[in-house]
Amino acid sequence: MTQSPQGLTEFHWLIEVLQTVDVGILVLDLEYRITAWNGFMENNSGINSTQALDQSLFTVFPEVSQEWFKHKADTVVQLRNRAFTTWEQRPFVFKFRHNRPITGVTEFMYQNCTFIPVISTSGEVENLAVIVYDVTDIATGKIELNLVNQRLAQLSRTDGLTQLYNRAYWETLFSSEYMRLQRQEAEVCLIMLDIDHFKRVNDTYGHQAGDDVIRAVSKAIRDNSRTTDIAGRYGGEEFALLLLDSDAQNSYQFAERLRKKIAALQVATEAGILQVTVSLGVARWLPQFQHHGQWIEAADRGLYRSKDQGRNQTSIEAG
Ligand SMILES: Nc1nc2c(ncn2[C@@H]2O[C@H](COP(=O)(O)OP(=O)(O)OP(=O)(O)O)[C@@H](O)[C@H]2O)c(=O)[nH]1
Repeated sequence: MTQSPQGLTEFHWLIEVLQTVDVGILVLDLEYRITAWNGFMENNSGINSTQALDQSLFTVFPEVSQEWFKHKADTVVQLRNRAFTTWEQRPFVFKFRHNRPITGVTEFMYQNCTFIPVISTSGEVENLAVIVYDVTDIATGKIELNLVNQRLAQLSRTDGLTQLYNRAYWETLFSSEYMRLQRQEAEVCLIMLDIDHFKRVNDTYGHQAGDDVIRAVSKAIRDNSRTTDIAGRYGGEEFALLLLDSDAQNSYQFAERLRKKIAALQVATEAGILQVTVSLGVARWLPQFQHHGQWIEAADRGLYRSKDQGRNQTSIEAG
């Protein structure tokens, strides 16, 4: 370890250990001048210790926030207590490149740091030591795990064919919205939508073309709804859409607009361009519903009426 004149010159073996240990050791005086640092700091910064000694920390490491560092260091010196900083609070204090294969997560070494007041023989705090731990492996492992978990959570909520919410997740959102309405009434409408004569599409043009149609209808639902609307694939060719802050009349108009957009779609499939229609049922939330299933039944009744009356239409179910 390179050191100031008053340093630990007697302890060659100790110096050797400090010099080669796989953590960074940096000692500063109370003016933030570097009085000692070890091989880890030298190797990772690429700065020779003779160039760094007696220099201001902030000159040698301009990336270190002066305000933040001084606040941290002053507290340590005044309270004579250790302080810590973790990679989760601040990914790094010193901007060192890590030497791992490319992680895709970061170019830089994640660090945990400990700040230690160094008390002299006279009992005064005359120096501050900073110990730097390379925690890149732990940090990247945790970040990657979080990303995978987020992806898994998203996959478990999403229908693979349509990218809409799957039925299970849609029902979770639907029932929590229903519970919210028990506490706080609002104009919220449920639309159930089903592709007309879809079996024929499959039977005539094949399952693959059927899938293309389902995807196109889903995209139309996504493209035409608001971000606050909650759209899910409820069954094979049946969709559920919850419109927040929308009364029956507005919801009916929305449903009709969507119906016309879908009827106008030219769906490109292996079997050629296909056109389909949909039938819809609209039911607004009513305080007299006993449970959320009744709301779905109401929208379904509207949907069946649309089917019975010739399909390609929207029916409002009053209650
Ligand atoms: N291609 C494809 N077909 C599906 C999928 N899920 C369900 N189906 C088919 O969708 C069809 C639904 O048919 P039915 O419930 O009889 O209804 P329909 O033919 O649409 O008739 P109506 O609803 O009365 O207009 C069935 O043939 C299912 O096999 C899917 O993911 N892909």
